[in-house]
Amino acid sequence: MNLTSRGDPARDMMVVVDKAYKRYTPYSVVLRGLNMNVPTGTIYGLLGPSGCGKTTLLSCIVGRGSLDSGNISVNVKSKRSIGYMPQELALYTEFSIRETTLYYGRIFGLSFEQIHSRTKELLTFLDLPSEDSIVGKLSGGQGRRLSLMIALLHDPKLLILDEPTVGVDPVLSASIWQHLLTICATGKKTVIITTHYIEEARQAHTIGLMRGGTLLAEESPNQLMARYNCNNLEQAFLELSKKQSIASGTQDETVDVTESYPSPEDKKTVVTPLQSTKYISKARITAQLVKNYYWMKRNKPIMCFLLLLPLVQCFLFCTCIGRDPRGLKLAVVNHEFEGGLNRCMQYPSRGCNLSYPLSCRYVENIRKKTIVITEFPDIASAKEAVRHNRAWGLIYFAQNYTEALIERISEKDKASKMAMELSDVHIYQDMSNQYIGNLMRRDLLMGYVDFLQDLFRDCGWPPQVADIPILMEPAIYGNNNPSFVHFTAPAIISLFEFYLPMIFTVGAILMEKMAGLLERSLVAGITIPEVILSHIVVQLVVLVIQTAIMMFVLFVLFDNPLIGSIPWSLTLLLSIGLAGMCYGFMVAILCDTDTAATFMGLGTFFPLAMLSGMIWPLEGMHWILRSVGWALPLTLPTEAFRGISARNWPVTHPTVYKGFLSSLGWIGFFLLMTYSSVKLKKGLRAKSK
Ligand SMILES: Nc1ncnc2c1ncn2[C@@H]1O[C@H](COP(=O)(O)OP(=O)(O)OP(=O)(O)O)[C@@H](O)[C@H]1O
Repeated sequence: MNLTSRGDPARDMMVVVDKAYKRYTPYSVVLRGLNMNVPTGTIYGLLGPSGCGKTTLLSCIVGRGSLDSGNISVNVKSKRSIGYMPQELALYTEFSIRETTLYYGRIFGLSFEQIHSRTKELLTFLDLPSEDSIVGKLSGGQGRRLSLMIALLHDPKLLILDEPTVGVDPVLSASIWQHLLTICATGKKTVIITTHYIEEARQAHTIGLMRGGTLLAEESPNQLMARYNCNNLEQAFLELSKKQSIASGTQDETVDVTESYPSPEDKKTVVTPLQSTKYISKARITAQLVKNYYWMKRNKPIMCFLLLLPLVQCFLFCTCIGRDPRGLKLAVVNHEFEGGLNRCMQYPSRGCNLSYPLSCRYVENIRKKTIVITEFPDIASAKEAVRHNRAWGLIYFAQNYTEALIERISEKDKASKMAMELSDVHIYQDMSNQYIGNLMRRDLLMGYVDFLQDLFRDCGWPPQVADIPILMEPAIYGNNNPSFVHFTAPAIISLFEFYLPMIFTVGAILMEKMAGLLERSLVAGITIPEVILSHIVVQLVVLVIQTAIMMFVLFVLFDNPLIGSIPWSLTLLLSIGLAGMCYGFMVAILCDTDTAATFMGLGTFFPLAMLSGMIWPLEGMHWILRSVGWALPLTLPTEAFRGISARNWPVTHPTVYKGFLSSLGWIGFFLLMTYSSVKLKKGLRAKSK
């Protein structure tokens, strides 16, 4: 494609920007009908005050940002012909120089030999230390030079440099300019450079002075200075700015120009060149995978944390939650005989001697059941102990308890009213803790049934008469003494499976986004599907290890029930992990700071955990919440996992396949949201620089 300038049709143009409009919000218009012509084979110095939109314009030229209206033409065929040095360092600080050049070199499509020879050449030219040096340990100036080296690595036709000389000493700065002049001298290379050091831009062939979203002037430095009769560019820029302010009748360049902004029907066809290539390249995917491998290799503490976290969490869960509480204190007030419970030792605990106090036998029976007995002389002092948290309840036996109980058993409906009353055991509980209260009640009731059955058996009476006439047959699924851990284990593994990859994904992508690494890779030619795919591959490896650790702790070490298909269990868990990962992509794209991402992650964690029936069954929720809860990412998959693990349901069972469908649906939804957010945000440049 041969471009010609609007003003000078005879000249070949590398970049032509025609009436470019762009704003981030209706009140922050950055480009206001900007025109720009960059002749091929020249250096174009783009100057302007901070925040005037230079970086925005460059990102549109390299195809990362899109215009609202206008046209940009770039005379190159692919992104490989562009070398881009962003304003921020945008380099992996954990990598060595060799690893950095290898990564970008492979993205640019260079062979290993080309990368090696070019690296050697540029290291010498830019006066950088050895290839083994770690980027994070370089000085600020060395870092900037390495960033420039990456932009020069593939010898591009068009070099776009956003403030390359910041933090570089004057000698090196001069040699960089000299190098740029040399490469442009052949007439084949073009450089667009922004700088705050206006005077150094004197060496450029053309200067574009940007202010208020337009170019105030676009000509050679000498013409510019001659026109305003100045001997330096700074003065010329000041003169121009004054002129523009007078012309627009205001000094305020943030003036609201929403009225003059093109309305949707006025907008011209927007041509944004060099949009990301749609296909997936094996070489670029490999470069990304190798890059991720290097990252993991260099961040061993983070990797250890990611592998130890599920281990510790599952271990803590199994050891801290769901076990029956032990050593619960119960106050006993026994008015059956003088001298207290110590006297119980005198009586045998078995046999059918009905002259021995039966309260002793019952108390002995419940003593075995995780309950610690403390004796009190009267109800008032026992209640006081409960009030002062020294006991979870009190149990009271009246005087003549044994005689009354025997009369109640032997006389049945003929037993006196007094016998009926005295044979009642009175229990007062602290029910402020529902779980402990219910457990103690269960043990007191079951202990009573056991005690009575033993007595009946010893006396040769049918023990069934003493039992509640309900027979608990073997449970169809699970056992008749269900554990809270068995109920929550599938939910816990699903929750970890969803959130661990989410945390890792948000961390990795957001770090790359905030440091400008993602943007740089995208400009270099990496596509969003490649970023997602390579991340998924790496993350799946981590996830498989994390899942194996969690399965081992939950189902082997702590023997939670897993009677169904292990391959289907793993597939379901990985699909939940994939949904978590895709949620991570969405959060990382939507949030510009790690604080925002933390709030978003934490903000969804508790509602998800509560509304998904993990802490409490869905059946116990308000009907409005229940009608929403089923649709959340963890509800149906958790039920499906419970179906497979505890009930051995096949994948054709509706509960199980609905879990798979839910995960797949959420994966699709999160990916769609990620894609739409990328489109809506018009790029992946983090707002806060
Ligand atoms: N992603 C974004 N979302 C919203 N506003 C943005 C975004 N990126 C930049 N801006 C705003 O657009 C304006 C132009 O920013 P830009 O970075 O293009 O300026 P600049 O001329 O490169 O500044 P500097 O010389 O300081 O780098 C600024 O007001 C900035 O706050």
